[in-house]
Amino acid sequence: MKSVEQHISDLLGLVAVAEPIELDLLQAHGTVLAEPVVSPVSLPGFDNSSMDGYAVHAADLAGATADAPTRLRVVADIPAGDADPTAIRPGLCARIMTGAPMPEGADAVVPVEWTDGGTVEVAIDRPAREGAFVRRSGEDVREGATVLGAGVRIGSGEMGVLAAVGRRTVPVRPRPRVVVLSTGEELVEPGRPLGPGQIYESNSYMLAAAARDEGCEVYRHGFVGDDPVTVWDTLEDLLVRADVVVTTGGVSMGAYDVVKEVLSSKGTVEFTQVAMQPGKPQGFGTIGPDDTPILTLPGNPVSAFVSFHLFVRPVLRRLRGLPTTPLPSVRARLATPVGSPRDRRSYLRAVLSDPTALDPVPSVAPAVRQGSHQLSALAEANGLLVVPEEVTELAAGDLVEVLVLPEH
Ligand SMILES: Nc1nc2c(c(=O)[nH]1)N[C@H]1C(S)=C(S)[C@@H](COP(=O)(O)OP(=O)(O)OC[C@H]3O[C@@H](n4cnc5c(N)ncnc54)[C@H](O)[C@@H]3O)O[C@H]1N2
Ligand code: MOO
Ligand SMILES: [Mg+2]
Repeated sequence: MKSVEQHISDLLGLVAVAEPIELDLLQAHGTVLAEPVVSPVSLPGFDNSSMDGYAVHAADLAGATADAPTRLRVVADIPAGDADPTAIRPGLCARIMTGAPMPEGADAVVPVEWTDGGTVEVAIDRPAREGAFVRRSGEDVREGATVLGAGVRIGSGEMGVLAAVGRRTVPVRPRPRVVVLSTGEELVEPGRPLGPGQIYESNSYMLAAAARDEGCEVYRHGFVGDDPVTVWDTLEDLLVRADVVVTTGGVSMGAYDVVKEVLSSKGTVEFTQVAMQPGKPQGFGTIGPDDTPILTLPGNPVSAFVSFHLFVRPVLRRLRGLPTTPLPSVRARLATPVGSPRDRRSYLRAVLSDPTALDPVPSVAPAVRQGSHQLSALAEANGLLVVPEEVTELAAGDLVEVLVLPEH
């Protein structure tokens, strides 16, 4: 059997980082910058007030006290957005608002709380330090400075920075278009009546959500039955929408394991067994005229879920221009004993007490139901407890490795 690491490395060989496109700022949310962004402006763009108050000459207030406030004539009113504020000569001041440009001459701002709030003349009850409450041009970002590097994912913080430096569009890696297709004669669309021997189709919904969480555009085709011609025709039709195809089901040893049957005969998809539990039967390769990458995941829902986080995620991240590092892992103390098959690495669904707490060591509780068909533990699991290949038993209190699942 193949190792998990070898399989990931084989999969990454199928894909390269996508060519950049220019996207409108808001559309670029969750995508990755293809080039560094250089600011064409300084931030702040001009000296401005950080308080609602009075723009003054600090030297005028040297003797100001609560008992003997200094009185200054107010000669201007400067709101934010004022294009040409009146210059202020010594002995005079201007009312000024937060974000308004500092008038020429003034070198400090006194917050309104330290004054009587006068609009013709103002009494100020304490001295001001030169530069007090003045936000200096360029103190945050200098014109020409690189504000974000290539490879940065655009989240809300980055979005704010990009807009603040005036970007309307940005060069990013396009969201990978992922086509999700389930196979199985027994499957029924949720919402329809179930017949004998039938089950609701859940894998394509789960994988569509997971791929969306990974910043992809998803086309969920739903499912097809176990008919080879239908499976191939459907896949061919879907290729036009796909940068990656993900299928589930039909890859094991069964007489009707149709994905394996159909794709093996094309010779471009390899079926293999990975030394893990769940997720042992896997297939990968390319199909169609453009050699579109395809990952064929096992049909058991838990196997498909684990396969997504271990195998599909790095492929999507490579396309997106992100590092393909595995899920982050933490050491945790095992709450209850677990068993695991020899020679296969187990990934048990588990609840980690606090994935960010390093000290004290977080505790990890493996779900009670660990069967590949037992979906119920997936919803609350925030970690995958790793039991190494050579280990068959772990006791409560043992220190174990847990992969931290992204919010899902
Ligand atoms: N003789 C052997 N049998 C099996 C082996 C093996 O090594 N020898 N491996 C087992 C393992 S491990 C897995 S995992 C599964 C993989 O099965 P397939 O990928 O072929 O998937 P199916 O046979 O189509 O379905 C398996 C199981 O999952 C349910 N399923 C499938 N698709 C969906 C879906 N979209 N939504 C919900 N549930 C789904 C399906 O009803 C089956 O119960 O093979 C084992 N067998
Ligand atoms: O290896 Mo299968 O993927 O047990 O469930
Ligand atoms: Mg099967």
